[in-house]
Amino acid sequence: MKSKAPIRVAVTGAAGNIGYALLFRIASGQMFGPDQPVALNLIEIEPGMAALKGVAMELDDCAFPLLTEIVQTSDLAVGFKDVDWALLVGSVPRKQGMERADLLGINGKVFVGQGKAINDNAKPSVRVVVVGNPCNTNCLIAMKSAPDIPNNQFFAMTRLDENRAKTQLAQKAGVSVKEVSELCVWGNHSPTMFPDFYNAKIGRLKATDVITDAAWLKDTFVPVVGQRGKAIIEARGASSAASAANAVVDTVRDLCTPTRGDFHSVCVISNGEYGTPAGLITSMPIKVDAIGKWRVVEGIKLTDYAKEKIAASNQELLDEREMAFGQLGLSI
Ligand SMILES: NC(=O)c1ccc[n+]([C@@H]2O[C@H](COP(=O)([O-])OP(=O)(O)OC[C@H]3O[C@@H](n4cnc5c(N)ncnc54)[C@H](O)[C@@H]3O)[C@@H](O)[C@H]2O)c1
Ligand SMILES: O=C(O)C[C@H](O)C(=O)O
Repeated sequence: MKSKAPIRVAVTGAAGNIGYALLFRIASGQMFGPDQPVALNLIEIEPGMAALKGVAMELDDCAFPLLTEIVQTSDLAVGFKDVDWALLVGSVPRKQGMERADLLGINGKVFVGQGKAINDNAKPSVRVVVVGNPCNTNCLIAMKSAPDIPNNQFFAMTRLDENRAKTQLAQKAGVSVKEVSELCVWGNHSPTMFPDFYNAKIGRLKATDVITDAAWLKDTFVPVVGQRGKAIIEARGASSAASAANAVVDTVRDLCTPTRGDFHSVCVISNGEYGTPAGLITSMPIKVDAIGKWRVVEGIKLTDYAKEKIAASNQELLDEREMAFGQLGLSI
């Protein structure tokens, strides 16, 4: 049987912590499936190139049958040449005492250059997933800097937040995490995100019928999910890496696969769905149809409390956009 053409994937920050947890999973077939060859374009800044060489040597030493080529570069035009996917991980992570928004000024300009390089070099069908924080606004900056690539090909990551939220509910209810479904994390990947426990299910029941402690849901669950990244930084002394890489694999795999059953949280371009401000990259529930086209799930009933929380998170995104676009001289 003729083997498939490789999917070419660019990963920025490839020698970083998330990169190290991610690349081996892509090359082993966990992202695109066990019969899909992949080529990896590994992008680093100059000071990261020596470490990147070591990572590439380790990829070689795994003898992955699906890995057809490794490109190592700090040149964005080379790195994004003809890629099908651009996973934008590389950027400075926050340290103890910082909020993700503190990274706006540091990381924002990086995404202008990367957006332009994607626009000029990637396949027109390229799909871009932004992980580097603040990921929603960085994604918006990259999208604005890539005017030839359709807006609906840009995504930022809240799957880690969804996975975290599902585990918190499962542990509270004393059930397996696979019992928890339909849990959308809305808004910004920041402490203002809203994990919508009202619409979540545990088995066939509403989560709120299984976990009847409303105070725990509002006052413990919501902040624990929103502050989980900070808690990991405090515990590990470094930001989440393996769980973040796992969420990248989940995000891309589920964007490539027609959805059967549960929807998932992805930050996408808003067209005003559920009252979200059009033009922002904000997290919503996504399903993928049989021909691979994603859409926002319709018909979810939001409580007044949920609407208030989601509006606050989206207001934070509007503020981030104003600040970042002002600094970078971008127009809305
Ligand atoms: N969205 C999420 O859920 C989520 C989760 C975890 C981490 N993050 C974010 O992911 C980013 C990376 O985290 P990490 O732990 O891998 O950090 P890290 O510091 O370990 O690695 C970052 C790597 O990126 C490289 N880099 C920096 N600027 C670059 C550029 N302009 N082009 C290419 N490479 C560049 C660095 O040399 C480094 O190797 C951080 O911004 C972090 O906050 C997001
Ligand atoms: O919180 C961070 O700064 C890292 C990441 O966004 C996370 O959620 O773990």
